[in-house]
Amino acid sequence: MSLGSLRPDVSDFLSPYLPPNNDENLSRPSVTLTYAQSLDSRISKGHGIRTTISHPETKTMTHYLRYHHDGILIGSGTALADNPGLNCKYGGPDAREHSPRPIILDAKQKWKFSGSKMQELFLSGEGKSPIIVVDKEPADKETGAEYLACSCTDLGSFDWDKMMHILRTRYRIKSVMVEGGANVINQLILRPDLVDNLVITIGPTFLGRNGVEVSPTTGMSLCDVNWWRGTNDAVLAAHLSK
Ligand SMILES: NC(=O)C1=CN([C@@H]2O[C@H](COP(=O)(O)OP(=O)(O)OC[C@H]3O[C@@H](n4cnc5c(N)ncnc54)[C@H](OP(=O)(O)O)[C@@H]3O)[C@@H](O)[C@H]2O)C=CC1
Ligand SMILES: Nc1nc(O)c(N)c(N[C@@H]2O[C@H](COP(=O)(O)O)[C@@H](O)[C@H]2O)n1
Repeated sequence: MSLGSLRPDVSDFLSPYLPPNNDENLSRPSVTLTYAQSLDSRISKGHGIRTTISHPETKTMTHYLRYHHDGILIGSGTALADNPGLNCKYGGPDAREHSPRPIILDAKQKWKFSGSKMQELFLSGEGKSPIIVVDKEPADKETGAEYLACSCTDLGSFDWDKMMHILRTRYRIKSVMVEGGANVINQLILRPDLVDNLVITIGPTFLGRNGVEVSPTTGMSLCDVNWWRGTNDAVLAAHLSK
């Protein structure tokens, strides 16, 4: 996919919701939760189906966000369904340098770096190598990938704070954007202590009951809400209420 140019008002709109430039917080990175959803709160047509929701101009906005983050986190469900690149295509000659480091939550090691789009981009110098978050360090490690062992047999009790702390201290990742999927979003949307910024694209489509739904187990209200209107999509930027 080649990107369109960034709409001129987007950088002003997003600036209050970007990670700080000189964040020396050592306990964890700044975290942005960002994804695209349909009007019926679905992020894909069904499990395992890569689905385009964003208009090209809001996809460019996503790459602008990637440009401003050190890491990009997804769950294994997304890695397996989408075979995503997760690199940055915004910024012309600076894009490569600004590609975030992929972080894949893959407790049971279902996803393979080998043969993936991420590996292709890494080998061509257009993307970074991934950090794979696993339950236990594997005996057979894939070349080019790094492993972060973080006990995650029970996702309900996963220690997000510990993982974020390791990303900040061991890998020097100061900012992480979380793109999904639903399992990961539904966990983090209930963590105002961990999520600093929320940027949600809403596309003018219904994906139906078979779609992968974002709906956390309890309610959560937002504050500092702002909206941007594009050609087709609306984008909500906000903070989770503490
Ligand atoms: N429209 C959009 O913006 C986006 C859409 N998507 C879509 O979302 C769908 C995938 O969503 P979904 O199926 O919910 O999958 P997820 O990407 O949320 O991945 C879920 C898996 O990630 C692992 N995982 C999640 N949380 C943790 C944790 N705390 N600790 C360790 N491992 C964890 C688990 O793997 P394990 O089972 O191995 O333990 C879990 O089964 C795809 O269809 C994709 O296209 C995804 C991103 C953005
Ligand atoms: N912003 C946005 N809009 C959509 O419509 C989407 N489906 C997604 N999906 C996310 O982007 C990843 C794909 O990234 P690459 O283009 O391959 O780099 C996908 O895995 C989701 O995380 N995002």
